[in-house]
Amino acid sequence: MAAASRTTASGAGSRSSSCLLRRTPPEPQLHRRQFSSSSGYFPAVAPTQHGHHHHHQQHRSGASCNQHQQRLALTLTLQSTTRQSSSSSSNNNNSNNNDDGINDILISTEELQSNLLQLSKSMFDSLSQNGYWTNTSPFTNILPPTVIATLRNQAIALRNQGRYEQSYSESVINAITGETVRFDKPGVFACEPDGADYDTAPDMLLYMTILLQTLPPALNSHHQNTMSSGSGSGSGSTQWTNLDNTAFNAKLAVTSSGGSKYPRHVDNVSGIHVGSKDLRKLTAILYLNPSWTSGDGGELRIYLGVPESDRKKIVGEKDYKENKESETSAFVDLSPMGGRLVLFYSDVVPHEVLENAPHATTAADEEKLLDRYALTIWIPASSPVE
Ligand SMILES: O=C(O)CCC(=O)C(=O)O
Ligand SMILES: [Fe+2]
Repeated sequence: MAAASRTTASGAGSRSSSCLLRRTPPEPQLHRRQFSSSSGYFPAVAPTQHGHHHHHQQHRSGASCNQHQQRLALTLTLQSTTRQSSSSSSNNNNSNNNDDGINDILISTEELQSNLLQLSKSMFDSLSQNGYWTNTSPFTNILPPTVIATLRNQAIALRNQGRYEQSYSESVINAITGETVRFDKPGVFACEPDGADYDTAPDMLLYMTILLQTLPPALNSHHQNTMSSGSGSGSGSTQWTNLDNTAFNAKLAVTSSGGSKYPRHVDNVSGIHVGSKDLRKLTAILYLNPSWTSGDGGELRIYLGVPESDRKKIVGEKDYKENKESETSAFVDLSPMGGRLVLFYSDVVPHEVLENAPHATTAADEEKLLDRYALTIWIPASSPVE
């Protein structure tokens, strides 16, 4: 990347100074090129479509999560930096994408923060009660449609830079030797946005930063209040687990039209146990599909109240689909409409993505519109408690 020829949104020429999100410096495996070439993109734990291989599924996402988890180094001057950058960016000599104003920050930090805070009590209640939460149509209470459209454009800009890679799962086919086999997820491509993408996707990085800065403490404090007001924990179906906001995982994924999907899975199969390599607790998915309409498919199907014994079958020993009790389990289908945010417990909630735009023609324009963009942030538990 020609970092030197770019002017960053903060006006500094250097790439690192533009990073709102920084990775811990001394970990060489966190360098993007190495990451991109060596790792699959989670959820690598998704059962593969090849049923006979799905047992002994390697908890690859756990391992790769642990290794590639990003550390959040929020600049204390986040707000003033972004304010500055949006007012000064018109003076920038950007060699990159500036025709469509892609480097102008559109997100209002204050608005997003206050929206999240206002919704956080309902998020906490719904998560505690049902294991998931989502906003509802018209999906404008988190980010306005203009911002969603911009985020999609930034996702496309990253794609045009070649940042995405084929998404795949890996299964252990020989438990003794640990031999693995790789299964591509046809039509699914993903990347892990990080601070170095700020030049291309400033609003995306800002959204990630604000969400991580705001949500975990807000949700934790609702739990604290519940405890001290005497209503206690465990009143809902799932006990609350405090969230950490110093580390996270992120994935920006595009699911192509023509029937691409994610098989049913649980994101964090290992659970939040002591010694677990994967501490991901909360999955937060923001959809970037402003023109989605019913009939386009690609819904996120969330299974509700699936007992642990059945969840185990999803990722291993038995084909989940053959399990009668599980089949009768209730589910909700959530459209991937632009501006929709879905939260659910990463270690508890089975889900899948239904076929995206299965009947799309191959016309390039149509495919582009029907590409399904989703930005996922995984927030870890602050400590293993279960
Ligand atoms: O894009 C979605 O709606 C869900 C994707 C998903 O399940 C995952 O990335 O683990
Ligand atoms: Fe998932």
